[in-house]
Parts: sequence; C-alpha cells; structure tokens
Amino acid sequence: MGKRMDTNKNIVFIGMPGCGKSSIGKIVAERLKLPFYDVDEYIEKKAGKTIKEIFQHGEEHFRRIESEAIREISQNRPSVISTGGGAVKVPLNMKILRENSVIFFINRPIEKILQDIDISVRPLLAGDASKIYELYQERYPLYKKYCDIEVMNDREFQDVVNKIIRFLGKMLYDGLE
Ligand SMILES: Nc1ncnc2c1ncn2[C@@H]1O[C@H](COP(=O)(O)OP(=O)(O)OP(=O)(O)O)[C@@H](O)[C@H]1O
Ligand SMILES: O=C(O)C1=C[C@@H](O)[C@@H](O)[C@H](O)C1
Ligand SMILES: [Mg+2]
Repeated sequence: MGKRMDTNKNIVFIGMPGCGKSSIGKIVAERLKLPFYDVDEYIEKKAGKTIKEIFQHGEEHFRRIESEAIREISQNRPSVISTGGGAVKVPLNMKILRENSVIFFINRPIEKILQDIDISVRPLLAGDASKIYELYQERYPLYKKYCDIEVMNDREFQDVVNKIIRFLGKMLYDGLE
C-alpha cells in the first residue's frame, strides 16, 4: 500500500481552454462541500478587468497576475481550483500547485471543445479553429507531465465527476503511488 493522501490537499483541474475545468470543478466542490475557486474569475474580480483587457498589456503581464492568483488561492486549503488553460506554461505555477494539490488533467476531444466554445472571443485562438490544434500539440505534454491523474471528459458531467470522486476516495485509502 502506498502513502496515504494528505486530506488537506487542494483538488486542481488543468486542461485545454473549454475542456470543462470550471463546470467539473464546481460540481466536485459542491459534492465534497469544499470552496471553489476559478483562477480566471478570481483574476477578473481582483483586477476589476476582463481577461481580454488584461491580455491587452501582453501575455507576460497576464501570466504574472495569474501566478500571483495561483499562489494566493492555493493557500486556502483544502479547496477545489480550476486553473486557466495556460497555467501549465509557467513552471512556477505548477511547482506551487504540486506542493499541496492533487492535480487532474481534464482531457476533452478537440472536436467536442469546438462544438461548445466561441473561439472568436478567445485572445489566444483569435477566431482561428486550427490554432486550438496547435495549442493542444504544444500543451498536451505539459498537461501529462504535471497531472497526477488524466480523466477523459467525453461523457456526461456527472459520470466524469463520479470518476474523479472515486479516484479521490481511492487515493485517501491507498495513497497516490
Ligand atoms: N461533459 C460535457 N458535457 C456537456 N457539455 C460539456 C461537457 N464538458 C464541457 N462542456 C461544455 O463546454 C463548455 C466549456 O466548459 P467549461 O467552461 O467548464 O470549460 P473550461 O475548461 O472551464 O473552459 P475555459 O477555458 O472557458 O475556462 C461549456 O459550455 C460546457 O457546458
Ligand atoms: O489557454 C490560455 O493560455 C488561457 C486560457 C484562459 O483560461 C485564460 O486564462 C487566458 O485566456 C489564457
Ligand atoms: Mg473555465
């Protein structure tokens, strides 16, 4: 039997834009009666600006604000945290999260993501569907590298959430290894 899971850990969701992090995060938080934080929403509230407005000062500027938000949120343990799609680009973010969280990679087929999201309002996709495939190629290795568990989101939300909660229960009992 492996090491027992520290029950004080955050539960963190990483994955592509539109993969279901916020929807799934909210349901998991309700089911486990834990506080829920969406990093993008937290940033917008704190800055009093939209992500799009913050991006107007450049991606680097946004990434600095994002790292600060991740550091602040991750201190409220235990919480459920849905990150922005690009949080994995900054190694420091993942160092902070890996210290005190269980990290789930929500993987959703790109075709399904494209059915649900409006790419015209996404600064990094800029209305061009082919960009999301490029982004996936670039980011997939990072999501895999930093996650503890990969979960496919190609079914009903409740089925995906049940799978996550079963994983968490198993971890509590058996540990991560
Ligand atoms: N399993 C699913 N069944 C039905 N709809 C889904 C499923 N997963 C995601 N969606 C839909 O895809 C869209 C994006 O989901 P959500 O906002 O939760 O993703 P996200 O990863 O938080 O995206 P963002 O990049 O905007 O933060 C929503 O309209 C959501 O309802
Ligand atoms: O994929 C990304 O790099 C981003 C995803 C969004 O969640 C936002 O955090 C922002 O638009 C950047
Ligand atoms: Mg979201």
